[in-house]
Amino acid sequence: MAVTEPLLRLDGVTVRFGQRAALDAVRLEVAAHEIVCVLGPSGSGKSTLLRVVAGLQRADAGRVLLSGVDQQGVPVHRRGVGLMFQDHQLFPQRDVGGNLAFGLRMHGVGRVEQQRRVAELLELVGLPEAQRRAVASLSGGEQQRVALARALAPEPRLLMLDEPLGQLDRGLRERLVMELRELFGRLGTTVLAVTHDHGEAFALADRVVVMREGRIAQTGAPLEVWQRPVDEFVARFLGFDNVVSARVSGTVADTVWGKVPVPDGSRQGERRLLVRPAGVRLQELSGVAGVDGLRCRVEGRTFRGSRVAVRLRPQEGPPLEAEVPLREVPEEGAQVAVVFAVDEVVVLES
Ligand SMILES: Nc1ncnc2c1ncn2[C@@H]1O[C@H](COP(=O)(O)OP(=O)(O)OP(=O)(O)O)[C@@H](O)[C@H]1O
Repeated sequence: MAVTEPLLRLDGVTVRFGQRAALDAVRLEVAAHEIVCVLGPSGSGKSTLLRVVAGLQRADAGRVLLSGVDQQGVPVHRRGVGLMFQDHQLFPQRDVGGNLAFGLRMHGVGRVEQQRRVAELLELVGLPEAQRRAVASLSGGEQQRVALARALAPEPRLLMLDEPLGQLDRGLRERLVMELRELFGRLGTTVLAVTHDHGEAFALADRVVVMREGRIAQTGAPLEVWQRPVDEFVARFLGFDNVVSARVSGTVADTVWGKVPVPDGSRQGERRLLVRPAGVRLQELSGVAGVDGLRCRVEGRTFRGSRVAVRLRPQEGPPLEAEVPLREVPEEGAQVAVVFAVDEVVVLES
């Protein structure tokens, strides 16, 4: 039995605050060594999910199981979970080593062993020289690493991170996310993390969970969710706004933007349709009559590194965003014709 049992299982967990369900009959399994990132808009229940697993929040219904054991009545410190929250609450009056040793002492680790573990943990998070440094003298990123080392110190079977890199600047976050993934992989740590940042979730996770109003809207491998958002909510949450009503028949959809090709096997009938910006292809008009495609006016351009998000206004229907390589960017105000690439078209499920 122990072989097939996931490390964490939420079995219909509901948490209510007054009339409102912050979690609504949530079912979720996390396998040992898996890194799962929970995404969702503010108020969708992400933190409540972590809190109920940690034992900081009581469930009104359902069960939380760790390695198959119901955690009802098990206090926080006996669950074997590590927590790292955004305001990482290091003890400012202790030095780095003192911060790490504290948790170990609480777990009854002897003094010599504490020293060994502290050195090992600092090595692990890339701060081998930091043991005697005052917490206040560390940069934001260094403090984050110390907080991580502290959460890892008691060797939790499940590490839970709530916006672990929330306050750091983007460059540092991107670097740390890669380091974290590598570190967790090496240690075989099982991780349940909450983040606002899609990029962070997609870089860190083996699997993402998108929440909406206390329920799981979609779960899957990052690429799968990115490529095939199930519905308009998930699509828009991921930042895809080219969504339109369509009547799908065979491999063609009729929309206000004209006919759009859809992949073989797409759901048929009245649907919502997503065209990812990479699938909105601009054609040269160059004054020649007879160019096919949807006529649009270029309304705006946002530079994103080597690619540009071009905002287009068709004669009819909602605006469109196209993703265009730098050297193909049209002028603002230009007239262009748009065709759609089938690979980037998704017929949404609901
Ligand atoms: N202690 C509480 N008392 C009353 N309502 C609460 C409490 N904690 C959370 N809530 C409500 O439960 C819902 C879910 O909150 P939660 O903090 O889990 O969301 P979240 O997805 O983590 O949001 P954010 O991204 O803003 O941190 C929200 O509507 C919130 O207002």
